[in-house]
Amino acid sequence: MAATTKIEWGDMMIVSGVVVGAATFLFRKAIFGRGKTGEVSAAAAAAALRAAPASHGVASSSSSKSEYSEARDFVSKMRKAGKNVVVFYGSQTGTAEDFATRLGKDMQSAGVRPLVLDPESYDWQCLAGMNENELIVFVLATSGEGEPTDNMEAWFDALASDRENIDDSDIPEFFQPDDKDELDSDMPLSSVSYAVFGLGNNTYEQFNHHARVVDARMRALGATRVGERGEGDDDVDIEEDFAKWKAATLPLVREYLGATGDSGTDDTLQPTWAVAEIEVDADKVWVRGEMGDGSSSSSSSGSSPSEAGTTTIYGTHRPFIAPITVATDLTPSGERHVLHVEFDLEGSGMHYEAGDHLGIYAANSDAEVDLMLHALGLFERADTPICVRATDPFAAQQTLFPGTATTYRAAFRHYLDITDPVPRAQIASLVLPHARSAAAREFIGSLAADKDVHAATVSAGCLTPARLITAVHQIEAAAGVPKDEQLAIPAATAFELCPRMQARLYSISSSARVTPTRVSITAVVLQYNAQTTMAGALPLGASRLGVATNYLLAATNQINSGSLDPVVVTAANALAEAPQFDAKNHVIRSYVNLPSTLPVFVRRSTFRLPADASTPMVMVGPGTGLAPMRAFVQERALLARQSPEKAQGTSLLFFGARSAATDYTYRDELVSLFDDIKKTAPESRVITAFSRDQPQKIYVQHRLAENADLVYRTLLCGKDKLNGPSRAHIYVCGDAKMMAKDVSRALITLIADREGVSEDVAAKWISEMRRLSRYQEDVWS
Ligand SMILES: Cc1cc2nc3c(=O)[nH]c(=O)nc-3n(C[C@H](O)[C@H](O)[C@H](O)COP(=O)(O)O)c2cc1C
Repeated sequence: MAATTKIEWGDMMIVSGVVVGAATFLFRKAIFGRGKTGEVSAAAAAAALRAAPASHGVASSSSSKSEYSEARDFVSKMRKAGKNVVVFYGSQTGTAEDFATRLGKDMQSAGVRPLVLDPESYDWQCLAGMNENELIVFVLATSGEGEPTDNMEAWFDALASDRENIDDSDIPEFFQPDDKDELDSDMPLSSVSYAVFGLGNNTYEQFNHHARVVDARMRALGATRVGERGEGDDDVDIEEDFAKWKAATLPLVREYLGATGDSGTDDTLQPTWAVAEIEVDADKVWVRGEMGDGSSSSSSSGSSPSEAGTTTIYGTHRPFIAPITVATDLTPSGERHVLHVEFDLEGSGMHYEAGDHLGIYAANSDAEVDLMLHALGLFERADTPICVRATDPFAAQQTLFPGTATTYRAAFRHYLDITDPVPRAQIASLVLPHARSAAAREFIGSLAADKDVHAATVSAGCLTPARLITAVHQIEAAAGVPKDEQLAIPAATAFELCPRMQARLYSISSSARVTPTRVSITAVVLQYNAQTTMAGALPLGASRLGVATNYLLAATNQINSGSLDPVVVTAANALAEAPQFDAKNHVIRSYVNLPSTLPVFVRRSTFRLPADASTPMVMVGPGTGLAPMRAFVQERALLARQSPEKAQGTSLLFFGARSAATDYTYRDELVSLFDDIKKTAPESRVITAFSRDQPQKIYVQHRLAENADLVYRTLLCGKDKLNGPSRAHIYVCGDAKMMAKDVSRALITLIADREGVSEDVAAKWISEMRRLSRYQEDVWS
């Protein structure tokens, strides 16, 4: 799977190069959901049960009845809850989940009764039980290289069986509903209606592939689509794509379901969360970002026996608290910081392979947290224990935080991402209704009404929820609005404005063969500069900092200097003296207390070294795209040292950065590793492209072209001509938008030239290499 990133947008995407893709933290299930739902929903569930029509029965025609589990029957659940729409989201890094939740609220306002669910907790076999007066909606992000998200994998595999060659004659075995005639063997979903919105990014080869395939297969299985398939593109404006699709689709859904009554917006102020300040024993209040008891994990990466004899399984839902053993700034004099951070996995039982990703849970900076607390008027009550519950007893997510209780401070520090600019739709539905002064209504109203104003002010200005609220307060103060009449956002609304904190994924840059219990990542520290004329007036200045990478930078400074930066910027003084940046380091030094450990987990990937070391490799990894290549090279060098008599395939590494003097990460180590590799594969080498070391820009794709003979020879694998796909492997890691495409084009030109064929023929050769997983990308945009 490709790497990627996401987003914090910030960090994510960036990441480190690595980022990756994705994975994510599907908190719900293992952590938050357990045991909580019953408490809140029991009464309502019982009432709904009494009122509900006969539940969806099961007499499987082809699937065994014994496979059926009532708890995983979404049709039955939907009916018991008195709903007529079920919205499933396929989400890797939280965006689709967020969109699905918002869609649920909008549908409620439109007079239909939706239930938003995670497909991972429900059985696709129940699909055929949906009736004509019901609707299923898919909100599906594409992940990896055109892959489904982890939580849709079972559904996708069942519906689309062979991903590469979907065969319409391949009919999955659905449960036979009790209340229907025998399912049509060719069109088992003929009574099912659905709508679909896909989330993707056009810089990936397989744009919105997940949603497209699910759409095509639903239709092939007899289902009827309501409205058009929506396709969001987060390289352009996915929020606007979503808004347009909703505007076109919701009226059709209303009509289809025969919704009567108002399609007004009475529900806009209906909060999703209920927040209660409570009295509770201190040991029940989770303030350090605790993540659950680890009794289950759907994607485990290791386990270790505890003293009590039970086994702790570590994974996305229960990360291992790993000591940071090494943290180094690899480019101390560069314009950007590239960090090398090592974690000790000893005792965790976790294993990893070169090419895997490491998920990390970081925390927001105290400056951002303080600003949020001030903006909400909660600064004085920051450490009050609170309990948070869903107001809808049937909501898939019944609580936002694990454990019995947390505090406002811990919620904003550990469990919510408070650094994303506020989407326009959220400003309209969650912020505007709380405006009490004309000045606030005018300013917020213009952001909600005009997408260009929103883009220029909120997106370009990096207006996070706290910055937006603070900016409104500043405008109100300037207009003479007294403090007690200014915008006041309730905590429950703020919790809805902020997506849940996601794990950031980084390509692992070490080899488990070399350091089995130590794992390293290589990450560039992220900063987004606001592009707005309002910049000077913005609280905390005009930049937004990547959550995880700035946390890692602060940890690196702490480990190496023994203390955090002495300048602690709090929201209070930031407001008085903004902006407060350390200009040299581009960082708000605002972490009050950093532990020397971080919660981590390993996420498996398909970006893998060939099993046979005689297979030649062409690796292209500029910037932090070097991370997985470093792991590969470490592994090949180890093999060369262990078996010097065994000839290896040539290893070519193309690395690029701005300047050799400041940005050539791991230079000495790479030279030494290639000295070892060359003893068994003499043509192996690192070829560098430093874009700013000469008047004209030179990138890795230029070096590929310059070294066409060597690259071609490596791909030939000793043959005279490339007849058919090569045995060699090509790896590309880094930027998806420009670099990965430029590299692909350079290779097509090179192949066409050397083989004497057209570029179309060469492009087909590249496609075939991709199909055979011999051309692999770990890219993000
Ligand atoms: C690692 C990674 C791989 C991705 N691969 C694709 C892809 O192959 N095709 C595509 O259209 N979008 C791709 N995307 C873009 C995502 O679909 C898009 O960012 C989406 O909004 C993510 O939704 P989520 O946060 O719910 O996972 C990828 C994103 C990441 C981070």
